[in-house]
Amino acid sequence: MMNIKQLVLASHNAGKLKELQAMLGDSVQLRSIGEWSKVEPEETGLSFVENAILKARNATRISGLPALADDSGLAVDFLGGAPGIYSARYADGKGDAANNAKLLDALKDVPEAERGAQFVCVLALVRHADDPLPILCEGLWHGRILTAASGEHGFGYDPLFWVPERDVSSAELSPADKNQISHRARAMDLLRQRLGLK
Ligand SMILES: O=P(O)(O)OP(=O)(O)OP(=O)(O)OC[C@H]1O[C@@H](n2cnc3c(O)ncnc32)[C@H](O)[C@@H]1O
Ligand SMILES: [Mg+2]
Repeated sequence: MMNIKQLVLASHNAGKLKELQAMLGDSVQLRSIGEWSKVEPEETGLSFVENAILKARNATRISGLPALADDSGLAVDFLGGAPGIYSARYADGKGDAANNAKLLDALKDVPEAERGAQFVCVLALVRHADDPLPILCEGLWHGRILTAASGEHGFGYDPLFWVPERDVSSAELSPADKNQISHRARAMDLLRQRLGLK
């Protein structure tokens, strides 16, 4: 068990920061690595785990604080798990709207039963840059890809992700509701257990 009051979040994604801070509550303050550096490390790993560790090590090296990283993405069954670890770069770095448009196009004419997908989240926590034992927690969230975008909340692929538990898109969930049931919520639940925060 660790007593951590401050963590640097190894992410430049404001949506993740908001969600993760809400899940952690007041007991741990998350500070964005953006306070130290605008440079994003290249995500060269072949897995969510490798990329999460790589981002966390980079952030702790720069900040001197213990670091939490979130590597996440959307794995679509019909696409053999793509875009997966390449979710952020799916439309060659043109951003969320372009990613979503490309995904809709890739699934054009694919029937509902074959539109299954899961959001994946791996959280990695390292205490220092050479930490030989990063804490790793993962969460999955099963759903389906809609045929058109819907909803204004969340970020990224949320408007395209249909949530079976609620029969709405994940961008139609309130932030509080998404933070109870998402891939990130599941991973964070495990992390809080590991840190003795619950
Ligand atoms: O690497 P950092 O700086 O943390 O920020 P990023 O946005 O590049 O994050 P990833 O490399 O982990 O890529 C995650 C991709 O998956 C998407 N994604 C992850 N979690 C999501 C969620 O809860 N809702 C919608 N899209 C999500 C996100 O929009 C990105 O396209
Ligand atoms: Mg990234």
